[in-house]
Amino acid sequence: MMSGTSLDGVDAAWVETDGERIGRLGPRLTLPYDDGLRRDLRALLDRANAAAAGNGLPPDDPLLLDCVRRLTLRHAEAVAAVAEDADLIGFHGQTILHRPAGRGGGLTWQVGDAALLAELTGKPVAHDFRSADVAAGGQGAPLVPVFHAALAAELPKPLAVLNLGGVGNVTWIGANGALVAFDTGPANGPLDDWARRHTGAACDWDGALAAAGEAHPEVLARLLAHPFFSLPPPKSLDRLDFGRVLRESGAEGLPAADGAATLVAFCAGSVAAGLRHLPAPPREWLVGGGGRRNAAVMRALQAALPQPVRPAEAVGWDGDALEAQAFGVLAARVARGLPLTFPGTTGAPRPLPGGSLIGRLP
Ligand SMILES: Nc1ncnc2c1ncn2[C@@H]1O[C@H](COP(=O)(O)OP(=O)(O)OP(=O)(O)O)[C@@H](O)[C@H]1O
Ligand SMILES: CC(=O)N[C@H]1[C@@H]2OC[C@@H](O2)[C@@H](O)[C@@H]1O[C@H](C)C(=O)O
Repeated sequence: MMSGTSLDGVDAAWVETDGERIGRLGPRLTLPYDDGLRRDLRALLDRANAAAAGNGLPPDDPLLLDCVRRLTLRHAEAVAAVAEDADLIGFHGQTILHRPAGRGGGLTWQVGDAALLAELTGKPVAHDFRSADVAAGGQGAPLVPVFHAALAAELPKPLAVLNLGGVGNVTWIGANGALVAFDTGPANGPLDDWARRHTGAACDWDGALAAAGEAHPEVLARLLAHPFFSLPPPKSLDRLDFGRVLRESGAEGLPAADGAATLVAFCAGSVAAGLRHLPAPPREWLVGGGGRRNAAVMRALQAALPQPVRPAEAVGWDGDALEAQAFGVLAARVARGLPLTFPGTTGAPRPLPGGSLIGRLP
């Protein structure tokens, strides 16, 4: 199960795996958070970021404790809905702060009460997938590449698998199985915030608002001039990392449709900026995550990239399930002590196991 940066809910999926190979893919669902939990998680994210700047977010903070409990209960509902017969649960939790080495620290913080989830479900729970990597000097993200590689075992290479969530990330898989991965930039996050502010909707549904406007070239150029894009991988982002440049870019003053079009072009442009960091051009880009449902984003991506861009469904995958499925496979890898991260994915010094396990496998 994964609770992503867009704070929309918990994604859960059932997967048959030994952590290396993927067998049957079972049911999946997204259990949305209610507006109250979404608002409180957002406030927690803001407070964790302020705390990182020195204002303190104590571990017994009442909002923190309350959010952790509500989030964990929602995850238990997701287990009851899709994983009643599962042997093992992978529980990512919600990232509220991400400051890996080179980006202001050596800290990544996912909230969720794994012990409570184990108690509620009666199942072993793998959790805390990122800390060991960050402690070893890695980025702690992205973690999905090892799963992408297993899923794409039979597909022609080199291949790029792109996730467009609140933040974007890409996995490049070479012909010999080599992996290069990194966060590409903000994806739907800024667009969601813009849509919420200008239309009251949770996102720009199907890209309708963006399609009615035009990208502002100077604002776009200022956004894409952010030094993150020229940084070589490994690299990863916190959802709020681009807050300042977004405020200072002049985007704020744009009309609603032009602002949305500019943020769509920014999402596509940040992926295209990642192309130069790949060892070789991929044969194609397979896109998962909610951003593939935004027609304006998919058009802009295809315009920005020289290779074909197709939704994950083009090769029979479920683009909404990939992250949750990944944490099922990663959970099995935690249980078996297999590496989760690699020099090419997070900058780990060597293939590195990670995660913690509560309980025992049957
Ligand atoms: N029909 C749609 N039209 C436009 N955008 C959509 C649509 N459906 C989903 N989205 C976008 O996808 C986002 C959710 O994507 P997803 O669930 O992949 O993100 P996440 O997993 O929370 O984030 P991350 O991968 O960064 O952790 C929504 O916030 C919205 O921006
Ligand atoms: C710190 C954190 O939670 N990062 C997320 C976020 O959401 C997308 C992108 O940024 C990705 O790198 C990562 O999640 C996916 C599941 C990953 O680790 O592969």
